[in-house]
Amino acid sequence: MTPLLTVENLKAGFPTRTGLVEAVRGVSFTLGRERLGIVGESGSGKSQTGRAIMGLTPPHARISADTLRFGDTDLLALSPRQRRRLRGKRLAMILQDPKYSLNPVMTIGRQIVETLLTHEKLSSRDAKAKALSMLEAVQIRDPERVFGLYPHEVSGGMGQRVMIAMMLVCGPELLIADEPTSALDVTVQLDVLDILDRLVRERGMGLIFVSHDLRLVSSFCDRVLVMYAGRVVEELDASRLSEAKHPYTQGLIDCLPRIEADRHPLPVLQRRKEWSL
Ligand SMILES: Nc1ncnc2c1ncn2[C@@H]1O[C@H](COP(=O)(O)OP(=O)(O)OP(=O)(O)O)[C@@H](O)[C@H]1O
Repeated sequence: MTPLLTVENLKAGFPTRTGLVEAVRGVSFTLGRERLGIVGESGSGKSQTGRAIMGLTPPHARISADTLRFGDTDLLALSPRQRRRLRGKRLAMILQDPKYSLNPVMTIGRQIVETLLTHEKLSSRDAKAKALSMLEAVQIRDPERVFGLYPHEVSGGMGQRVMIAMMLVCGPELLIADEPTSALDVTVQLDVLDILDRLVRERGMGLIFVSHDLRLVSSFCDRVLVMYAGRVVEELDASRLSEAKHPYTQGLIDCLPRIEADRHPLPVLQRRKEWSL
């Protein structure tokens, strides 16, 4: 079966006054309808890998790959416009701080309605009803009130749920979530992970979950890519971290107390409430 995403020898560089900064060097992996974690220290190239796949690098960035395919689509052969269209529908990315992704001068409800209307022909009343049900689906308890708020009026956790609601509108096949929970407190973090988990299980979405937190990634994801200095130094099944061979990965694991006994420190995967997206 064709993988959802095929990445071979992906490189991302940034020309600077002092020379080319090689942020991503020869990254290769495939992704099915599963959760793939990308872990590594700050500056290791995790975000730029995600951005290069999404086509969200700045115009001066030098992006190349032997293969960068989404299903059967060669992403590097698409025009910026085609890439944008794909992003609005079949590919999506959520970032650590939702405030950077939401329009600050438009209410949350209006933003969801506008996104809906670019995908579906709906009356404004039906669009509003659907937007409210999207907010409910991401466990926002008071959707009518949140509908009328501006992004700066909601908390980080609420903003992240709103971003996921907007993404549900598009129903992407692939989501790249870049540190989506690192600014959130633990209970809100669990809710967001729970929602992402359901998207993978119930909608068959592929998820790339970028984080510096190996403990979180190994609990939540099926497979883990470990990045160091722009390269993938190790690819592991999340349940087999103890088989890591690279000294950098081994060092990360040494920092995790009781990794084997504590395989699922987050109860998220057991908290499967019976609701559908
Ligand atoms: N526009 C840019 N110009 C020059 N260098 C850049 C640019 N954007 C990123 N880089 C460099 O690319 C490297 C990888 O950055 P990236 O953001 O992917 O790291 P990261 O692993 O996601 O780190 P963090 O966890 O801190 O977000 C870093 O050395 C960074 O300084």
